[in-house]
Amino acid sequence: MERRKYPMRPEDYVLFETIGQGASAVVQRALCVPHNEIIAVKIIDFERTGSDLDSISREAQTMILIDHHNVLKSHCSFVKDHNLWVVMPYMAGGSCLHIMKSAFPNGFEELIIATVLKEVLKGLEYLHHRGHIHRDVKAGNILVDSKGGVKLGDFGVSACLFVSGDRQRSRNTFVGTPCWFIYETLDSLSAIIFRVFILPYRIRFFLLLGWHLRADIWSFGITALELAHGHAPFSKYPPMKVLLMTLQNAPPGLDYESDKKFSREKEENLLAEKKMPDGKKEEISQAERNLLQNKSSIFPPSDETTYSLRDQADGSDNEKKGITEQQEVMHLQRTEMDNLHQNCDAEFNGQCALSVSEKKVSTTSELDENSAIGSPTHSFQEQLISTTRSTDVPKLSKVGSLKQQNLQQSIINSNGEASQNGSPAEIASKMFKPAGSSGDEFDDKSKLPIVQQKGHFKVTSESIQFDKICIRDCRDAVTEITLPSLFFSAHL
Ligand SMILES: Nc1ncnc2c1ncn2[C@@H]1O[C@H](COP(=O)(O)OP(=O)(O)OP(=O)(O)O)[C@@H](O)[C@H]1O
Repeated sequence: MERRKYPMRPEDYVLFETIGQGASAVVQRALCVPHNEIIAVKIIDFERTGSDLDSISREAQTMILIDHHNVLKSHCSFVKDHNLWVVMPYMAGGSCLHIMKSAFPNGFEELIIATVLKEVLKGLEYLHHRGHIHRDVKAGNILVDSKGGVKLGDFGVSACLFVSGDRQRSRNTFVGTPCWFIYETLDSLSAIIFRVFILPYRIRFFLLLGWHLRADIWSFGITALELAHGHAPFSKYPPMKVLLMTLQNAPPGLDYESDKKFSREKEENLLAEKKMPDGKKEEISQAERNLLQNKSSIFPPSDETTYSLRDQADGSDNEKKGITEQQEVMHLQRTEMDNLHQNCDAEFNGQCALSVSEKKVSTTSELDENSAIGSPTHSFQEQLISTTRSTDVPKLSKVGSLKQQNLQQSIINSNGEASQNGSPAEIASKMFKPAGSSGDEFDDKSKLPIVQQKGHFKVTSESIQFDKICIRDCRDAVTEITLPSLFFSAHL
């Protein structure tokens, strides 16, 4: 189907009320006169953000190419005075943050959370597969249309502002809840440490790449908690304290008394797995292996890998060799990582890591174009998503998908007349059942500083061991990549 062309002249749009205001832009509802269609226009003042117009325009073009029902695309963009106008579909339901604020102050019910997150994951998967990183996943950027469709908004131009640092500056560095973008912050700090200690370039390359990708997964976990509680973890504390708490404390999770209302899928599934007949288990692990084998086929498998795959194909008993199924999967992933390292070596040999800019390594699309490591990088992203899948997220999603049709149907029915002018509150009250009362215990749970390692961080208030984090992070990327989804899945 041919794409509808949207006019690129300001006079073809009639601006109505402001529907949102972010750090870098104002969003207004508007009428596209030639199409007689209500749309939203994001007006970015690039003088205020101090951003480079070229890079913003380039990113705006990327937004136009987006073609996924869970990622908000832009119809077109153009410059007016010192503003960039980005024309987007109008999301009449507003953001999940708005909906929560107006109708669900204590967060959504599990089913709604699962439904929303499943859609967000699909959007993220789409972006990651194309080498993009969203960088700002949060309830405020999960938008709902008049039919209950969920889209991940604020991608593209906004991500570009993040990359250039302008957005964080315009946010006064820590306006909002840094918990979402803790990785971004650590990223900047680690970049400084790299420069000081001059780590081997491939470690740095790999860390930066993985780090950026993981930022989305971390934010995804934080967003899950935000949807569950009505606010993000530590949201009542000042930004710097949040930063320290995030480093020192165990990863936030669903561990309040009121969180008992959420099902403990992890345990249930583990139990179910224990009871699962052997044949079924084998079927599942075979599927996992096939997936990994496909990915690994990008590289010639190492001898060891071939050996264990052959064993598996022959139906021999891995346990006899002391290799559990999980170890084997990890082993395959590690082999792939090693190959990635080698490819990085070949590609970047002789280039000092210091010259590899953060931006360059963060956008894998650029790498895809310029180097032979495009495929491995891509594969790494697939792993990231599949690792997320292999934890509880899909199980959670499954719950969502069971009733999603009904939910969406009821949303559509109840919104049959939903005018595009409906307020988020009106639309929300039609869309979602009240969450019921749940004691809103704020995030003042003060967990003890981690002395023993939990999650990524081994940090005390006196000494932040970034070098250890960095190296460990790089070497154990496969095992640790699941952290945010793990803490998320461990509780949902
Ligand atoms: N296409 C859209 N349709 C309807 N509402 C929208 C649309 N795009 C954005 N909004 C609303 O405008 C608000 C502001 O969006 P914007 O992307 O500028 O800022 P933000 O992401 O909330 O803030 P920041 O830029 O600080 O991250 C969103 O939270 C959302 O409620």
